[in-house]
Amino acid sequence: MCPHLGGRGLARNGLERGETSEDAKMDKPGIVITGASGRMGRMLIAQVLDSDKMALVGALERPGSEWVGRDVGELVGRPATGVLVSDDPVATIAKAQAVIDFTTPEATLAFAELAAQARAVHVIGTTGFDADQIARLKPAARHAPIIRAGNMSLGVNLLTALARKVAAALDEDWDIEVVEAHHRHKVDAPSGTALMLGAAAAEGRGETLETLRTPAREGITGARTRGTIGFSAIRGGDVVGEHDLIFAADGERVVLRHLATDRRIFARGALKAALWGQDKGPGEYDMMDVLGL
Ligand SMILES: NC(=O)C1=CN([C@@H]2O[C@H](COP(=O)(O)OP(=O)(O)OC[C@H]3O[C@@H](n4cnc5c(N)ncnc54)[C@H](O)[C@@H]3O)[C@@H](O)[C@H]2O)C=CC1
Ligand SMILES: O=C(O)C1=N[C@H](C(=O)O)C[C@H](O)C1
Repeated sequence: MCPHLGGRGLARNGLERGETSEDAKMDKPGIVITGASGRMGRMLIAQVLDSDKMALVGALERPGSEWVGRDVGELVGRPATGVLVSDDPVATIAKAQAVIDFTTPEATLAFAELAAQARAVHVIGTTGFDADQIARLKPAARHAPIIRAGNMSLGVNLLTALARKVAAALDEDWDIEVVEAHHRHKVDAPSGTALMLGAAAAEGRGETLETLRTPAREGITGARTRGTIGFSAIRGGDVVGEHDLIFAADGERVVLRHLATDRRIFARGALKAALWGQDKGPGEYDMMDVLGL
């Protein structure tokens, strides 16, 4: 099936009086936001509403959410838009040219199937997937583009490119550790970003993270195994996201650091990915592809 047809049409923000969503699809790519009332969902809705390059055509929440049936404008402290939060992913995603999804791994797997059926670009910000769940995204990517990244910000993706280079330049006398901090509500660890940085460092050494990753430490762990990559996670307060990739040798340390202070950076990246994906064929992509890094 041709990826350039199907769901990839055009739409406009909100509906004009007497206009159907089909009429509105003439101008800009139509975006569906999942996890609409979440921390990221609200950021994304606000940015799509503010964009003149895309139109919000749907918003999804889990069944039972108090937000189902309410206007998305209310979610972001704005006037009514005509777009209501829905708990019907089948009908909502059928209208999309792109689905921007920051929810949970199981919800994302279900959305991936529907986005593939609609031939819509699926931008996945969700983290916390296990290897089996990542493998289960593959069938959907045969029908439409999936753009997935543990961190959608420009800064972290630049740092990831740098991590690969630094790891390639430093030998195993330099121990690699990733330390990350996030707000008290975060449910997965290590963070998606920590895993991105760890994977890039492993690649720089010509290995995979699966091979080099050391299990979380607790109790009498024994001394560090040379060449491994370790992860530590801090959870507390309202920390948006902080990551240190540490290269530690005898007598010196190199620390690559990213500090996020505003979730808008992630939403900005996700919108960019949704637009970038519009003329791409089926397959799995990441933010490094979007940013050309
Ligand atoms: N890749 C990136 O740049 C970033 C990724 N994230 C990731 O995004 C995810 C969400 O983060 P937050 O917004 O902070 O979490 P959150 O808990 O505030 O929001 C998640 C939302 O998804 C909704 N949801 C759950 N199941 C659903 C379903 N079946 N259908 C529709 N909605 C459903 C929840 O009700 C909730 O409103 C996490 O995995 C987080 O790690 C967060 C920030 C940046
Ligand atoms: O859950 C979050 O908040 C964040 N999650 C992503 C991750 O797991 O790395 C990105 C960012 O750090 C915020």
